[in-house]
Amino acid sequence: MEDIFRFKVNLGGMIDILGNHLYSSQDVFIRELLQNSVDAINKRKQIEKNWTEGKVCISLLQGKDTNTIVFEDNGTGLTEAEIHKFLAIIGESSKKDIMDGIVDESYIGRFGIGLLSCFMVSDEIDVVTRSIKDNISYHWKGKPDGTYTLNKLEANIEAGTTIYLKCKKGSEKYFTRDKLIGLVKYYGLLLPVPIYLNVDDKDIKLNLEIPPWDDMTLSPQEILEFGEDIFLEEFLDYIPIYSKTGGVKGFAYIIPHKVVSSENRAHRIYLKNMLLTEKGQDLLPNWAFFVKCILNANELTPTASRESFCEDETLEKTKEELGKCIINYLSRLSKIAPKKLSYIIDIHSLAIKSLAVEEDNVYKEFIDYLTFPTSKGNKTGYELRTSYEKVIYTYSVDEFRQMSSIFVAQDKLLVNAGYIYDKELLEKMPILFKDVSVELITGMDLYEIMEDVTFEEQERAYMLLKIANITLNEFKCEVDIKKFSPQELPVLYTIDEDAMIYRNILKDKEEVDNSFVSILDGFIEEFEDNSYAKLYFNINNPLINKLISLEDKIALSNCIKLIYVQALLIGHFPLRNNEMKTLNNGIESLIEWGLSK
Ligand SMILES: Nc1ncnc2c1ncn2[C@@H]1O[C@H](COP(=O)(O)OP(=O)(O)OP(=O)(O)O)[C@@H](O)[C@H]1O
Repeated sequence: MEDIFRFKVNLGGMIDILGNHLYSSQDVFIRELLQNSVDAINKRKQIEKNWTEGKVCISLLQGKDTNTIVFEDNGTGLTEAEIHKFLAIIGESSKKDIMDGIVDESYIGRFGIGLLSCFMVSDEIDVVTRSIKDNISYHWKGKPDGTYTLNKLEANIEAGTTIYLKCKKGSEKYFTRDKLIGLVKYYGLLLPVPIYLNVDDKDIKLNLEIPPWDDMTLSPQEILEFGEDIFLEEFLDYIPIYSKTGGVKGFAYIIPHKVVSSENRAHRIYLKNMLLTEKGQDLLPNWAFFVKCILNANELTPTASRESFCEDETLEKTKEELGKCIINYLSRLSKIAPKKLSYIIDIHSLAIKSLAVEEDNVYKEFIDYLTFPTSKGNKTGYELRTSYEKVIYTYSVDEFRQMSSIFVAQDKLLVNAGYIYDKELLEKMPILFKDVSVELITGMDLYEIMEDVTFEEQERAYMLLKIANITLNEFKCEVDIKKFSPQELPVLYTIDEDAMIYRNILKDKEEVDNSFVSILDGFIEEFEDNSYAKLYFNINNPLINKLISLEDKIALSNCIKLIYVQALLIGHFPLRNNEMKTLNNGIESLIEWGLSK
């Protein structure tokens, strides 16, 4: 017959796994103690139907050599048999049936390992307990080497459990009053049982007991302030959140500044009113990056570390329902407070655009409020879909810059869909709205619309070109003269990739602090020689013909500078300092000229 042996557990190894690999911080021993006390009190409530006296009292005993945390509850307590079974067998829990793995959902604990976390901060766990089922009190002492002692106590104590943790060397920081207050509030703020800390013989209550979403006495302002206290920042508004799946309730607070969509979310998530994580990312859809949530889930399954949820179908469905709460709130705002909605959308347009690309209903709700850059300034989706027969767009910012002057001259609208999500949003427009058509303009070669001038015309424009080349050299811009349509367009500004990089470096150099200037100088040298933009004069244009005939060279140079800056503005190029100065000087001289008339 084969010999049968039993597995043995090395408790030291288990504690190392818990402390260094499973839990992200030793802080969690407080969470585990709170959770056990609340579970024991809940269990007592289930047994003694009219009993409502449940409470947790914590105190810190300051000894000569070391401090001790005392954690007391008046829950069910443990009988001798339960002590041997639940305290001494790792993985055994009174909250689940180990044979069939069925977990009693009314409790927070389930794995039967939480108490071990106390060994991270203490070399022994002392438990004094008396069960509501009998009158005998016990003192259990567990050690990290896997041994324990159990003694019957003579004294007759109240039903419940008191745990004593003596500070282990290196864990002193947990055994101070402030740290204790901080941790109990952090994990237990919403627990439905009063939690007191005894300070100088007075009990101070550390938690709220009723979560704010269940507290009907709170005003909207108080709800907003609750979020602001938790996250230490101001918010624009809050959205009540509820999902049947997962049993989730809470608030989503609207962040009052732009956030990067890839930024990690930091939602504060509670499970059965016990803090699970303040870095929660898995309970809300990715697009909800413009809100910070504080939520409690009663029916989701935690991982063993109790720091996130198990990825399962319920979690997915919950996520969907929570996303819908946010959408519903925004669409209600569009009806009752459209100005407020525009303001929120303006700040978070990127988030909303990414959402609208994905979801048709979001698109329909919000497209009218989203804005798009165009050759005629920013236009809302509503203006685009209702005021133009055909919405013409480019999908690169550079092409838009090159082409917008042609559209401006013809008084036509060109949408710059070169920024993230705009192209997809425009392309979706005719799919979701009848009577709207959109047209993409790509690779339009500007040189194709230009014709060479005759030799005589070249001769006639000689002085204009000469003065323009000298004048615009400081802006790294060369000039030429061509014929092109529309004739209303006096000049066309074109810039190739190298010249654009060069221009951006010069612009950046004006904006960064000194330490980076030398780095940028290195790049400038690389591009300096060949990075000229080009300004084409249109000989068909009446203004250019007047300039050709202008004999006053100073006036001519000033006009050229202004035309150059205007071409940049029409192309939506950010102006460099010297260009801005040129614009200002030009406007001033025009005003002076006008006044002197
Ligand atoms: N304060 C307490 N009052 C009564 N019973 C307790 C108390 N603390 C612990 N126990 C008993 O000890 C068992 C083991 O506790 P432990 O914290 O290790 O695991 P758990 O709470 O069952 O699950 P989890 O690992 O998810 O926390 C509990 O199931 C419970 O039966």
